[in-house]
Amino acid sequence: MATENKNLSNYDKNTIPNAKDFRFGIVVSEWNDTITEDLYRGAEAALLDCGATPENIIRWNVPGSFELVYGAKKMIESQAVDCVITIGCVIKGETMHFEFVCEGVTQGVKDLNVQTDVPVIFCLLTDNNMQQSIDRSGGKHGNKGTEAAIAAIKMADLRRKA
Ligand SMILES: Nc1c(NC[C@H](O)[C@H](O)[C@H](O)CO)[nH]c(=O)[nH]c1=O
Ligand SMILES: CC(=O)[C@@H](O)COP(=O)(O)O
Repeated sequence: MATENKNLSNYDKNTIPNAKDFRFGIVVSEWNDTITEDLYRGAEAALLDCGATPENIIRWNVPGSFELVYGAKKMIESQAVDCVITIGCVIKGETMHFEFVCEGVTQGVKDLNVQTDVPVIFCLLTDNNMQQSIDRSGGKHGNKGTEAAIAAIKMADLRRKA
């Protein structure tokens, strides 16, 4: 199902574990910060709405999306978190750099999920233009940060039960 057929902000609290006992790390890229701030706000609001406490949400910034992997790794190593959300927005430019950044973050986040015991949520917009990013960070398609927060709660709960 494409994003255009699924609002990213929709969730049913009755199907989501209470997040009050979980500690979340959120690593936020500063590139395209008007977008990543909206993604962060969506994630933070959803975590709090589902019971998380402000002191259990630890935010770190990194320069760009490529640095999200390192930031998440260090967050896992030092902050005793139950889940990490990586937030970035990569927008296609003139060159192949877009493809390499997106692939690097994708593989890096996947590797952290395989190599560490802490789930890492992939909240990376990989868009062709700014309008697509606006549409997915609180616009007509909802907020991918909200979606990521719900995934984070569910994965923290799975980890605790596993
Ligand atoms: N063009 C975008 C970037 N580029 C920067 C890289 O992520 C990285 O910070 C740099 O290559 C230094 O290692 N980052 C984004 O997050 N979004 C972009 O559109
Ligand atoms: C994803 C990027 O790094 C990209 O925005 C950089 O733009 P360009 O490919 O025009 O250098």
